[in-house]
Amino acid sequence: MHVSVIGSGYVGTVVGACLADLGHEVVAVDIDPELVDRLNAGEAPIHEPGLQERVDRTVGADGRLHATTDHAELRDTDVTVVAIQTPSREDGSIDLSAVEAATRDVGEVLADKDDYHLVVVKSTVLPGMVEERLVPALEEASGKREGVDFDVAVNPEFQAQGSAVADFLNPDKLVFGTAGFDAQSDAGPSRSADPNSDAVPDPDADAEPTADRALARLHELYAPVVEAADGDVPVVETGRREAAMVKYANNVFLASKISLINELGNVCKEYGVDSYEVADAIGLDERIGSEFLRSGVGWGGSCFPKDTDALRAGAREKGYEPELLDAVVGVNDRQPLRLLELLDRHVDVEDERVAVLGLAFKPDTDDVRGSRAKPVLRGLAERGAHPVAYDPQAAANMREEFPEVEYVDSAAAALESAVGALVVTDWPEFAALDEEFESMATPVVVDGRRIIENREGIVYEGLTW
Ligand SMILES: NC(=O)C1=CN([C@@H]2O[C@H](COP(=O)(O)OP(=O)(O)OC[C@H]3O[C@@H](n4cnc5c(N)ncnc54)[C@H](O)[C@@H]3O)[C@@H](O)[C@H]2O)C=CC1
Ligand SMILES: O=C(O)[C@H]1O[C@H](OP(=O)(O)OP(=O)(O)OC[C@H]2O[C@@H](n3ccc(=O)[nH]c3=O)[C@H](O)[C@@H]2O)[C@H](O)[C@@H](O)[C@@H]1O
Repeated sequence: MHVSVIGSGYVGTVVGACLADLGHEVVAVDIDPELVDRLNAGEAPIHEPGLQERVDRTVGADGRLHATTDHAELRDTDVTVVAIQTPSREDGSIDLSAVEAATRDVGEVLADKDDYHLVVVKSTVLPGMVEERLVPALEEASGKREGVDFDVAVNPEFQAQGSAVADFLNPDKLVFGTAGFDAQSDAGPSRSADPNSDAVPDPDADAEPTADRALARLHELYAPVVEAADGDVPVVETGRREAAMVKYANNVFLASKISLINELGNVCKEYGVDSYEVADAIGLDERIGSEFLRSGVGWGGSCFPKDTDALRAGAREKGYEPELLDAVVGVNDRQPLRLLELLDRHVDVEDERVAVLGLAFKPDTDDVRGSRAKPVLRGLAERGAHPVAYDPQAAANMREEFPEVEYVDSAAAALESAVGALVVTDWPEFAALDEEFESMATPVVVDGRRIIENREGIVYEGLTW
């Protein structure tokens, strides 16, 4: 199958390289010429385990993946996967401008395409936005009609940074939102399809435009993923609005789960209870599950904050006050402040060095978007402290936003002469810290991630235990 992926960022690059590696012919389209050059030179533009080897196998003279800045190349493909950014506006609402512009670019090319095309929206967008904003943009730019000349499906992505390739290749589920189910969604629930079922029609066999045509092509697109996973992937076939909401519900549910365990952890701390023992025990209840129960300084990243904000803003626009979601964000905003308050209980940090261990929003990435280190650094600045920060990968990115902070090359250097240490990211190397604490002026360690072992010689405070 010939596939175009528009947008070669975190999601698009992984999708393109994996699909090419599994046998599709893929063209990656991006407006960033430097990114395109790097990909064509065989360099994965982002760091994800397993990505570079897939780029190595697929980019090159006879390779199945190449990149371009020329949108016209998507004309020779059967499917276009849209993986364009959908960031937050100042007020938290979703900024659709980039993805709308990109769908217009797709539409202009479709104007000259004779045969059927499927546009697959992988970007995270709120329910209704595909039908109300993206389809009109495509129709206007192409002069063609959705449901006749092309179809638009919603197919959210659930990959996490650091495990994006593995997540794409072994998904918990595939969600296919198509127009055919839009009409049916009032009539009944969506169905979970057998991915190997013969019941799905051949998209090219049917001259009449039917919604099943989009579904058939989605199945064809993902057939090698399903096959590589031994057929063991649940496929949810549903309406486009439902598919869009599944993505938000998934992320907001996980963010809420962390905020709930953080709230419980804060209460545990008041009682002198070890919240990690409690979390381990409640996680044994299958209805709760053991994942995402690590309490501490809170959730960050490129998507939990923006998707939670977009859903809250969207709900308000519809006239619904999302009180619980507001509280979920409220708890998350409070955790870094509690980390600082715990430090205040032990030392006055004004004019003193304070070590900040970890700047990335989670380990194994250099990404600082939504990182809890940011409110921590701001809190230290308010207190007139001198933060000395260390992160194995993310210092350069944090420096762009916080140039006044002193960045050092090791945890040991950060701890030297510090009156306190704040642990923000659970980098595994922090677990091995030991005699490095001896060089601190006062060895107060406030751990926001349960990564440091409490030991003799340090004053140890766990944030939620
Ligand atoms: N980052 C992640 O781990 C995940 C992201 N998502 C969602 O996927 C979508 C994409 O996210 P990311 O990959 O992180 O974004 P990103 O910002 O890393 O990549 C977007 C890419 O699109 C390119 N682009 C912008 N306009 C273009 C146009 N008109 N034509 C061609 N290329 C264009 C940009 O140059 C950029 O390389 C978002 O909606 C996000 O919420 C979903 C799951 C995981
Ligand atoms: O939409 C997205 O972009 C992605 O968002 C998250 O992935 P990601 O942000 O890469 O990272 P996570 O591993 O989910 O961690 C998010 C944040 O939660 C924090 N976290 C996670 C788990 C936990 O138990 N406690 C906790 O505080 C992490 O430290 C991190 O700051 C989701 O896990 C992905 O399924 C989703 O596709």
